[in-house]
Order: sequence, then structure tokens, then C-alpha cells
Amino acid sequence: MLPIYLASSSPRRKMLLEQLGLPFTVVPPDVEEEEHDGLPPRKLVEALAAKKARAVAPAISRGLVLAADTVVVFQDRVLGKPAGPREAAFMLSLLSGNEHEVYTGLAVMEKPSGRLVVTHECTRVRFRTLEEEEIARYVATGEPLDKAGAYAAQGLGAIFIAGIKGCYFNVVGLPLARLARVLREFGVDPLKCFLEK
Ligand SMILES: Cc1cn([C@H]2C[C@H](O)[C@@H](COP(=O)(O)OP(=O)(O)OP(=O)(O)O)O2)c(=O)[nH]c1=O
Repeated sequence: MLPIYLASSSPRRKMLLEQLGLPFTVVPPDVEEEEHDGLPPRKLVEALAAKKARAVAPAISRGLVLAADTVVVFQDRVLGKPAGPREAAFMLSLLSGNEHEVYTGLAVMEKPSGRLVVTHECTRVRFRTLEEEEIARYVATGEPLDKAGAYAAQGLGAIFIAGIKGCYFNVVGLPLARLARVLREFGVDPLKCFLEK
């Protein structure tokens, strides 16, 4: 099997990939996630995921390089990671009582061929109405600060979620079912791999 490299510094992505039971190595990408105003969210996350894969690829001689990027979209507004507590509280006030989408772009590059597959997954998430005071308390926990849209579905942020339509793992940062499908295109099957261990 081709060695797998996860081009990510996100502990969540590492945890999610571990769930597939495949051996892999983490190689954090060194990229600027600059604004891409005007791009539709699906194109934006795909472009950023591909950029992360391309940043790590030169260091890999043979294998698969995986990368992802996640944003929250509320009424055409793209919410990345908040710049600080004030922006985090503002993002949460937008999401309160409303439905939003979470987009994750996924890029898989094969080395040495350079073949690149880029795709994305979208999940709808509905928040219950939040009180101003609980937004302030949640921001004070520090949890929202390094998360797109200022919440963590896998953490305390779970208490805000009234409903989810689509892939839960996509919200946390890595759409596992979609990833497994892409990996199969490169001859990697997590189930087969598990049974052959
Ligand atoms: C909405 C949501 C986002 N997130 C996280 C996933 C991502 O780590 C982060 C979005 O930022 P990203 O820029 O996608 O990823 P990252 O900078 O953390 O890591 P890297 O680029 O090195 O791969 O938000 C959660 O952990 N839970 C959630 O519920």
C-alpha cells in the first residue's frame, strides 16, 4: 500500500484519520490561508485543500498526500477561524437560531505521478437560539478560537446543535465516507487494510 501523509496541523483531522485504521504520518503544511473573495465556498475550500496538499507534496517522494480545509457559511458569508474573542462572539450570534452550512474541501495527491483528486462535502447544521450570556461563557472557554465558525461540534459546542443534515465528520474537519471513496480510487481500502493486518 502507498504510504499516507496527512498535510495538516489540526489535531481533529489526525484523530479522524486514525479512525480509518490506516497507518499515516503527519506533515504540517506551511501555507497562508488568505481570503479568496468572490469564490463560491465549495471552490474556496477545494482551492485551499489543494494548496495544502501541494505545499507538502515536494517533500514526499512516494505516497498519498491528504489535505483538507473547512469553512462555515451563513447566508453567503464565509466564516473561517475567528480573529479573537469578539469575532467569535459575533459569529456565534449570527449562527444562533439559524441554519448554516459547513464545507470541507478534500485534496488527495499521489506521488510521484502528481495525480490530484479534489472534492468537497457540505453538511447543514441547525443551531438553537443562544443567550448572549452563554455565548460569552462559551467564548471564555477558548474552544471557539481555532475553529471555523467559532464552535466545535465535537466539544462543548455540541450543546448548541439542534440538528445536522449530512456527514457529521465533515463538520469536525474530515469527511470520512468521502475520503474513503477517494482513497479507493488510489487503490487504498480501509476495510481491506484492516482485515489484512
Ligand atoms: C465547525 C468546526 C470546525 N472545526 C475545526 C476543523 C479545522 O481544524 C478548523 C478549520 O480550520 P482549517 O483551516 O480547515 O484547518 P486548520 O488550520 O485547523 O488545520 P490545517 O490547515 O493544518 O489542516 O475548524 C472543528 O474542529 N469543529 C467544528 O465543529
